Amino acid sequence: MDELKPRPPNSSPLTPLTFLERAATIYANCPSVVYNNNTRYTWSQTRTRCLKIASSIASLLGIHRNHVVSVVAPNIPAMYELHFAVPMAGAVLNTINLRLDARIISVLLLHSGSKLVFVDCQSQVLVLDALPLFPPKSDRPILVLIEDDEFHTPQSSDQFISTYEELVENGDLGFSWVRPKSELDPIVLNYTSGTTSAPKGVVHSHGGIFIASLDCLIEWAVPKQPVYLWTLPMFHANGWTYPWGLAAVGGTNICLRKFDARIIYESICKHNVTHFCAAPVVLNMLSNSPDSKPLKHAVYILTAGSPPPAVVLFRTESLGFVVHHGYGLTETGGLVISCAWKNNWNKLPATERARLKSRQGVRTTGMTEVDVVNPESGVSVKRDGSTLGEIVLKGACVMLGYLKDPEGTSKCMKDDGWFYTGDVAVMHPDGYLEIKDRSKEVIISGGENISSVEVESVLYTHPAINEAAVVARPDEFWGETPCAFVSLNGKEKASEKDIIEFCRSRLPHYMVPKTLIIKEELPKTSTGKIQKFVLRDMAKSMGKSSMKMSRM
Ligand SMILES: Nc1ncnc2c1ncn2[C@@H]1O[C@H](COP(=O)(O)OP(=O)(O)OP(=O)(O)O)[C@@H](O)[C@H]1O
Repeated sequence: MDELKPRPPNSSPLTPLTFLERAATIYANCPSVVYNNNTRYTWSQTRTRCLKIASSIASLLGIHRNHVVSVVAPNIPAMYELHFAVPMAGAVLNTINLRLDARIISVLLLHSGSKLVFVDCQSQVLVLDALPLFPPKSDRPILVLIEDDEFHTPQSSDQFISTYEELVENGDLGFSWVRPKSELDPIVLNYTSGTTSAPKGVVHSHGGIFIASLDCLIEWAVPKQPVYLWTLPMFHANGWTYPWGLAAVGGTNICLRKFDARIIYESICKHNVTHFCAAPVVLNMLSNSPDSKPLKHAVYILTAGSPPPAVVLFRTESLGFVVHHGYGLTETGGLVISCAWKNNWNKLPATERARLKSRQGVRTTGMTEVDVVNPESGVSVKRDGSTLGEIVLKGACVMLGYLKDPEGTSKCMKDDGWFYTGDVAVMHPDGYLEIKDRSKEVIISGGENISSVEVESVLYTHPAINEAAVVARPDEFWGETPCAFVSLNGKEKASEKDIIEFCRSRLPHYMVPKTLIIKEELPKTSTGKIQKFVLRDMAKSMGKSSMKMSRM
């Protein structure tokens, strides 16, 4: 056996870019990308366009292997194509959240060393405001403008060296795209949401994204040629790898510049949408919306990004959506834990099904190992559904590391072989894990750990509550006590006292929020997650707690 070594034919680096070539052969005349009323491409056209843009990036704009190329754009066709075109030019794709402000965008562009930025017409001002914030004499990236027929936004500057469509036009179809030399060559650089600290620059490899893309398809049982609605921003963790995955199955990408509940329901009918991904905040919006209507055909939703309260899952499924629940981090590319559904659970009552589904679950097929461990000893926690530990992961889709941050990388990618997620969970006797908090968010009251997720899930069952978040508030006697921030849905009236009473009848005494604040809206990150650090600061600034309720 010893003479059987890797040889070139069995060692060609895996890359998700090969999905596009295959899609162009099988699904040549089938729709690939649909946008508004005028844009409709087939897989053959998508391949041609990507190849031509890649050739322009490499040959006309002078971008070389491993240069970072950024994109500031919503879910439009160009954003989809650049997921292939940029790495086909040998470069590293860096999608930037367009809801950030000019200051943070300048920080990210500088940190990434970006050489080229594709800018959507509606983000021109944002990027043009960001560049002057670079320190003097630092290199600035070149800019390409992505125009949009439906938005006549005049080019506001001569700083753009080309438009996107000019690059397509001038590209060479004979271009031989740049294949990775190794599976570990970088393909994307994604910044984290900044929910707990400053955004970190996560780098993934071609091989990691190849595995993550296929893993995400298998886990959600995505069939061939689904009709996929782009609600989840591609700028956030590359839309959980589905830009590449949809090429693997020859799906139709329905692109949307922006959306709300009405647009989602209309798009479902108009395009016969079968699948979309959405954070729990979108499920809450869909199920609370006056536009909600029973579906005419099954629509599959994959939810992840924050804990979906059981009641939100229940309401969403009552409308006819079939929800699958997964868990992942920017650091894992796609979803790596998933609430794998068992057929015999279908016999259970709907509320019980929702409760089971709100658990994050088990490792996906593509992951090597997943565990919940005591972060000090590294020993697995008991499978008792109550001992808290940290989720740790091993697998090929874990990132290469944080860009220019060896210390941060070593802190979470440890010598014991595990990637430490910073998420606190319990392991149930059936081997399914459930997140209780993030390590920075656990509330410790009188020596007892309180899971903010558990308190929030009770708050979500209150008929007047739209959104809820629970954080620690300093307390002289208990150390910390739970402080709840809620927004109301306007359907029913409720006072702070009513809500506290409601919790009291459903939670152990020590878990009941001692402070409850009703706010118009809860602060969110640009990826739609509730900014608990902002709420924690607010709770802190209220001073030490004594039983108090207020309205803000
Ligand atoms: N299904 C889920 N249930 C509960 N939490 C989830 C789920 N999926 C993802 N998360 C949370 O989202 C986190 C990953 O989010 P992301 O990578 O977007 O950045 P972030 O962690 O929010 O930002 P930052 O790392 O900058 O603070 C996970 O660590 C976890 O806390």
